[in-house]
Amino acid sequence: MKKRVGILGGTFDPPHLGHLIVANEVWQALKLDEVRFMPNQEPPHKDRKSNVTNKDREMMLSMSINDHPHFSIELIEYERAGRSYTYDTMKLLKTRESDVEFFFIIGADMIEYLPKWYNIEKLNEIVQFVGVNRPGHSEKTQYPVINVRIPDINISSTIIRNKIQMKQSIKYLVKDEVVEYIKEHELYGKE
Ligand SMILES: Nc1ncnc2c1ncn2[C@@H]1O[C@H](COP(=O)(O)OP(=O)(O)OP(=O)(O)O)[C@@H](O)[C@H]1O
Ligand SMILES: O=C(O)c1ccc[n+]([C@@H]2O[C@H](COP(=O)([O-])O)[C@@H](O)[C@H]2O)c1
Repeated sequence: MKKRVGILGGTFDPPHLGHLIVANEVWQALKLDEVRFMPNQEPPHKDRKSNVTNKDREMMLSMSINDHPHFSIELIEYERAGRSYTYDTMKLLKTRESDVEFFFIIGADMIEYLPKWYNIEKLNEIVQFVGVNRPGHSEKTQYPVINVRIPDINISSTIIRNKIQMKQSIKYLVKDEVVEYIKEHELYGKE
């Protein structure tokens, strides 16, 4: 049987507990062999709202996932300049790892956005999308998405960046090590 690998693509600016819960719930529900967290170089559909570097996001991801034996980081999108279109990435990944079945995991905000994804019809032919609920968004779509129900989590990277700007605590919203890393490197505070 082919290895079953989940990909949670994201901007992870910063990674939060919502990301970890999504990955763990889907890993368990679909009996995946592993879930890879894949930070993008440049998100296709939004401008990044911070000066945090690729290395910072990789470091924070690494601290977030280090206690889960089936989580890892996929850095393939750091290899390419410009916007990180998922179709280009998954085509390349499938070439590199032809023996793997890929499941691309997205929250409901991204399910709503699917009609606008680059080359969505062809992308659908090479990956299986898995969608999870997210407060304020609908999971209804014309595309073939496997739905996995998770506990509603109203955490976003935007909320976390805003809290830091307002000098509010982000404890319990991100891993403790990430709180420390953000403090130590003065991320998000001085824009
Ligand atoms: N709380 C959540 N519930 C469900 N899905 C989530 C949640 N947070 C993030 N996701 C999903 O994880 C993926 C990566 O998200 P991303 O890194 O852009 O975080 P974000 O919190 O949406 O960021 P931002 O607030 O900066 O837009 C996306 O598919 C997104 O839908
Ligand atoms: O390829 C596209 O057109 C496309 C459009 C929107 C989002 N994505 C991908 O979906 C994932 C979640 O996006 P984001 O911006 O919420 O982090 C991430 O891997 C993005 O590169 C991809």
